Amino acid sequence: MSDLEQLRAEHEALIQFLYLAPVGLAQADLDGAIVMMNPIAAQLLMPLSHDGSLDNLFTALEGVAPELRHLSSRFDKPSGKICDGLHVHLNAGGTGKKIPQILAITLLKLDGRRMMAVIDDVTLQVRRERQLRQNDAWLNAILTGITDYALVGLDAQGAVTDWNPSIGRVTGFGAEIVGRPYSVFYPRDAMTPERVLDRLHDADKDGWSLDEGTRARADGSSFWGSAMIAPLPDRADGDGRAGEPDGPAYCLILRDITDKREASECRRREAYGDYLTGLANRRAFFEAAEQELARSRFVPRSTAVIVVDADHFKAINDRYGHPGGDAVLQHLAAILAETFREVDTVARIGGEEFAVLLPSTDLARAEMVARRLRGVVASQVVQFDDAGIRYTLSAGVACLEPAEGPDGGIDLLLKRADQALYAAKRAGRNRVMCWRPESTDPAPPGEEGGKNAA
Ligand SMILES: Nc1nc2c(ncn2[C@@H]2O[C@H](COP(=O)(O)OP(=O)(O)OP(=O)(O)O)[C@@H](O)[C@H]2O)c(=O)[nH]1
Repeated sequence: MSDLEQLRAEHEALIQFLYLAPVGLAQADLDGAIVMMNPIAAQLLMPLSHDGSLDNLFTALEGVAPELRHLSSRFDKPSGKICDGLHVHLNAGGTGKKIPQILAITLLKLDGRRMMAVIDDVTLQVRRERQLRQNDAWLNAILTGITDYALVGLDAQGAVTDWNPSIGRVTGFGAEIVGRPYSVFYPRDAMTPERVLDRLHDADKDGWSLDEGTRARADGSSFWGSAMIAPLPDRADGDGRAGEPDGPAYCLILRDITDKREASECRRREAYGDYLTGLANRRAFFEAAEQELARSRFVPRSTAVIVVDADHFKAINDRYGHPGGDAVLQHLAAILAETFREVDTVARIGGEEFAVLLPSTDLARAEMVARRLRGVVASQVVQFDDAGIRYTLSAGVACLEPAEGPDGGIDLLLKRADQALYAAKRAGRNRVMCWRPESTDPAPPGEEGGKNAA
């Protein structure tokens, strides 16, 4: 075989490998322009394309993984892994699947001109891993030296049934907490009455329910704790005679694990944090939404979403440079974090797009908070270098009412909020608009200032 034939055969084999590989492979130049890709890559990336074309990897993934372009431009080695198995959450509806699809993306810089993207659908694998992680947490809760724990009895509604010294030792609360819901051990705004019941349902369904986070003591101070709830085998039936409190139906084990906080926060930040703003990332948002809507099957309630988008953000980038734009995003993120409750999930879900999930919240309340947020942002100035940057935001608000059931899922909710946001942009920006079922167009803007109101 001549050298040329040899080369052709090798090239043929390479093309075949590319086409038959069980994962998506896309070769691109360093600006993301796609040179070639195999059918799986096309199939996985096509739902992300806005106009049916797939020319650029970064553009295709901008809405769901804005950090890719950033990671790639910052990668200064001649070759190597730019990112390894980065999880990207897609909306469920776009793909026709019932659960949000998750892609794992590995970007390899091949040389000074080319890179290769390896794209895999890891939706089911991630679900299984999540289940395993929960099992691990449960085992840890049992096996690690339990020295400082409070043992709390709860009735069928989650109210504390009695007091014992372990409760006093860990939380400082006295017998006055008997009859109060166990959310008394959580910071204000970290629980809703519906969520109190959710945990009990989870415990019934899975045999236990465990969460980790900030807990409150009687004196107002806080600690990092885990709270495991398990149903009791000989549980009370919840219909105690008048005047007599029910006996415990669940057992809550509250542990002070302050010394483990750093490790567990760090793990969480890595997987669920947005690298630029420190808020939750897209993945965290979709997981929280999926969980909230699944739970609202048991305890029906309204769930609201607010989608927030900085106005004329491209112009801010153009005028102050990308770092100036980043400073604005960080400023907006800080205001968002201050505005919402601990029980809400505040996330950056795209480049300059943020979303907030508000459990147990109706449209009127979500609208009120969004309007407050708009006002705060419009009144502030971001200091960047020697400049003061003013900016505004537009917001779209939508709600799933209990009567609708959770079936439309987070996709429907986000779609409604996006439509309202789009209408707010069209109406001149710097305003809040709500999606309402009676009209295809969201409601008029109310008292908001127009485009130029500060
Ligand atoms: N600084 C910075 N810019 C980003 C980031 N992610 C996306 N962008 C930029 O955000 C801009 C979004 O602009 P557009 O979607 O055109 O919207 P806009 O200019 O805000 O206009 P309206 O939304 O219609 O008010 C683009 O220029 C993106 O490059 C980021 O992480 N940092």
